[in-house]
Order: sequence, then C-alpha cells, then structure tokens
Amino acid sequence: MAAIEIDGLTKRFGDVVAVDDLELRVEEGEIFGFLGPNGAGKSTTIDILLDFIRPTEGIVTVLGHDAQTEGETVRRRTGVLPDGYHVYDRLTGRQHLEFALEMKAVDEDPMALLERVRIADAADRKAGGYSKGMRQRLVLAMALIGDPDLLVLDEPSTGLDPNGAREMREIIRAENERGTTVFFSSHVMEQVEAVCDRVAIIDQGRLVAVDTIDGLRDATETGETLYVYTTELTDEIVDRVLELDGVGSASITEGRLRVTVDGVSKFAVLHAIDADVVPIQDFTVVESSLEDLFVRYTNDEQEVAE
Ligand SMILES: Nc1ncnc2c1ncn2[C@@H]1O[C@H](COP(=O)(O)OP(=O)(O)OP(=O)(O)O)[C@@H](O)[C@H]1O
Repeated sequence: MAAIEIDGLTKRFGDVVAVDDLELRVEEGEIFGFLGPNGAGKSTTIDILLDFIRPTEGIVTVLGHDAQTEGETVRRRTGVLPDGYHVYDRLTGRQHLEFALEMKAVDEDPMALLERVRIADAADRKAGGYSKGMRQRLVLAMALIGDPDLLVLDEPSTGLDPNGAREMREIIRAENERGTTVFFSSHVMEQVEAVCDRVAIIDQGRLVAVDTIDGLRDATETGETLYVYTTELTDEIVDRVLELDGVGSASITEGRLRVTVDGVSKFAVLHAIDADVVPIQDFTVVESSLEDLFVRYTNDEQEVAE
C-alpha cells in the first residue's frame, strides 16, 4: 500500500497556483524527500495531506484514508514537525511531553520519547535554555507520541548547524527503522540527499523529477569536473583541450580551466593536457553534485515559464 498517494492535485489561492496538477506516490517504509525552492508549493501540499487546507482539485490518500473525508484519522496516525513550531520557554522538556500526552490521552513514558530524540539528559531543564536543535527535537518527541505510521517533517534541517543536521538525520533514520514512513520537505538538496531513499523535486507547484538519489545522479552530467590551473590560459588552449579524447566540455572559469570528463580516466585527460597542450600547475576534482542538478531543474522550469 502507498503511504501517500496524490492524484491530480491542484491548489489555487486566487490567481496564484500553489500546486499544479501534482501526481506523487510515496511507498510505505520509505524516507521520501520533497524538495523545491522557496514558494514551490511544499507547505501547501503538506497542509492538504493533513486537511489543514482543501485542494481546488484532486484526490489525496494518506495511509489508505482520504485526506479530506478522513482527515482526523490521518492526523491521528501522522506525526508532524511543522515549519514554524513553538515551545514554552518556562516548561521543561518533560513537562512538554506530559502535557502533550495528556492532551492526546496517550499513556507513554515521557523519558522514552525524549530518549528517542536524544534530549533525555535535558528533560528537567526549561526549554527556554534549549538550543534550536534541542527545541526542534522536543517538538519531534511530541510528534512521536502514539507511534505514528507516517512522519511529516517540514524543513527539519533548516537553521541547524552541521552537527545538529546530522543528529536529526540519525534520529529520522532510527524512526524509519521502527517502521515509520518519513516525508521530509526541504529546499536544500544536500539535506535530502543524505537521508532519503527517493526524492521528488517540485517547482512552481509542478513535479519536475522523481527518482532515487542514484537515479538522479545518473541523470546529471556523468563523470567528474576537473578544475585545472595552467601556466597559460587562452581560448586557443580551450579549443585544443576540447579535441582531446574523453573531454566532454572545456571552458575558462574564474581563471581556471574547467573540464568535464566522460568515459575515460581523468588522469589520462590530465596527462594529455599537460603533455600536449599546456603545463599543469595544479588541479582539483569535483564530483558532479545533485545540488547542480536541482538548480538546473528548477532554473530550466523558470525559463520555460518565462
Ligand atoms: N494562503 C495563501 N494565500 C495566497 N497565496 C499563498 C497562500 N499560501 C501559499 N501561497 C502561495 O503559494 C505558493 C506556494 O507556497 P508554499 O508555502 O506552499 O511553498 P513552499 O514550497 O512551502 O515554500 P517555503 O519553502 O518558502 O515554505 C507561493 O507562491 C505562496 O506565496
């Protein structure tokens, strides 16, 4: 069964089309990345999944329930870490959980929940003194009450330092291993890439790609990019490099020679440049990044729209 099934979803706010005929299927047990630049329609889609807002058109099914007619069941089985969340500065972590458990009439151990998000040692400290990452994890602990089948995380890594983001990813993975499907929205490819099984990229409300991380990587420029520092750099040198075997592209970028290599060893290309074209002083190698792909997909879409 699909954990989330979105079929022909459109949401208009007056003249603004926030979501445009979106089709998406998230399988049970996946960590699914929902990626798009600011304003792409991510929050709107999440709000529709949880029936906080109603679609203009389309059908959304969450955990086998129609999001619109069975919104309450969907929300009961889903844990949500919203983009804008709030903690009470004067309450401790433990008090937050005790309060949330009472509200939901669930009998669980607050400490076990705090342990799952790795802030049990701060259970009796006031949340006002927590770091941003700890506050966020406290809200996540409240979302974990009742062992949800689906976790919806809206921009969970935004504003966290690299350690905080890594810790968040580890917690997400651990929850996923307990059997929870995770729907993870972000506008930063790097954060999604590190944790998700599959990724959908949306832009201006439209789906522009959906694939595994490896599949997306295959769709990017294959191979690697070399940045080569040479004793001399002219258009003629670039033309000569372009003629070498295995060179996909060559150009001058920020005073360096930028070369993409296809199907041959980068050392063969470097050797040929050094021996036949121009002496090499130094070089760096950069793996083609998914961030580049993301920028390309979303920029291309903008060009199409313009
Ligand atoms: N209540 C609303 N009324 C009018 N326009 C809205 C409303 N909510 C969202 N929009 C518009 O819909 C589009 C999609 O917004 P949405 O918040 O879903 O994007 P997002 O991908 O979540 O962006 P962000 O990463 O900035 O949160 C934007 O153009 C936004 O201005």
